[in-house]
Amino acid sequence: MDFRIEDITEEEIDRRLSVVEPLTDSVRQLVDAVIRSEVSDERLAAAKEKVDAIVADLREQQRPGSFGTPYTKEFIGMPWGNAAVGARNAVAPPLRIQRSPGLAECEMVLGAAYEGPGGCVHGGVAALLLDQLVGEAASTDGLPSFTGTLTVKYLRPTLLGPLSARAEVTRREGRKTFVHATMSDADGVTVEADAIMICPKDFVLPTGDALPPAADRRLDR
Ligand SMILES: CCCCCCCCCCCCCC(=O)SCCNC(=O)CCNC(=O)[C@H](O)C(C)(C)COP(=O)(O)OP(=O)(O)OC[C@H]1O[C@@H](n2cnc3c(N)ncnc32)[C@H](O)[C@@H]1OP(=O)(O)O
Repeated sequence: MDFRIEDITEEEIDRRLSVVEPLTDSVRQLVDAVIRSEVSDERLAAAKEKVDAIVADLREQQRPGSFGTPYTKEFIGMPWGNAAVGARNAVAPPLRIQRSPGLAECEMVLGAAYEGPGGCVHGGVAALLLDQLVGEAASTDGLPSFTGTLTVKYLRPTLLGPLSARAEVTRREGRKTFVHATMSDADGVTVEADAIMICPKDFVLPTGDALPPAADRRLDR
C-alpha cells in the first residue's frame, strides 16, 4: 500500500487542487461528450487526434504506477487517484463527502458515464460509491478500516440523475466496525448496503510512522 508522506502546506494543497480539479472536470465533460456525441464520424476521428495529442503531452512527465495516497505530516490525506473520490480521477463522480463521527454523507449527480441498465445507475457503480462511504464512515472516529464484507441489496432501479447517499456506523466490536449505507433518489432509498469494516491487525504506516490520534487524522479535504 502507498501511504507516503508528502510534507506540503494546506495552501499548497489548495493551489494544486485549483489546477487539477478543473482539468479533471473537463475530462469528465469529455467522457460525457464522447458517450452522447452525435457528430459525424469524421469529427469523431478528428477529436481522437486532438485527445491523443493531449495524452502525449501529459505523458511527458508521469509518475510510475498509481497515484497512491500521500499524507502531510499533519495527516491530511490526498487520495487524488481514488476511483470513487479522487480529485485527479475523472472516472470518480464529483462527490463532496461530508463527514462527522461515524457518519459520511454526500449528494451527487450521476450522468451517462455511470449507466448500467438503460437510464439507470450501474450496480457496480452504486456498490463502489457505497463502499467508499462505509469506509469513510468507519474511519472517521477510529483506526483506518478496510472493507471485509460488503453486502449490497438493490431495492429498485436507481435512475441516473440527482442522488444522495449516507453511511452510518451501527456498532463497533474490537477491530470490526459495522456500517449501514443507503443510496436514495427523490422517492426514497433505492440501494442499501451493510458492511463489516476491519482495522487490520497491528496497523502501521508503511512509512514506519506511528498513526497519530484519530482526531488528528483527515482522510482528505
Ligand atoms: C492511514 C490510512 C488511512 C486509511 C483511511 C481509509 C479510509 C478511506 C475510505 C476508503 C474506502 C474504500 C474501502 C476499500 O475499498 S478497502 C479495499 C477492499 N478491501 C480489502 O482489500 C481488504 C482485504 N482484506 C484484508 O486486508 C484483510 O483480510 C482484513 C483487513 C479484512 C482482515 O484481516 P485481519 O488479519 O486483520 O483479520 P483477522 O483474521 O485478524 O480477523 C479479525 C476479525 O475480523 C473478522 N474478519 C476477517 N476478515 C473478514 C471479512 N473479510 N469479512 C468479515 N469479517 C472478517 C474475523 O472473523 C475476526 O472477527 P472476530 O473473530 O474477532 O470476531
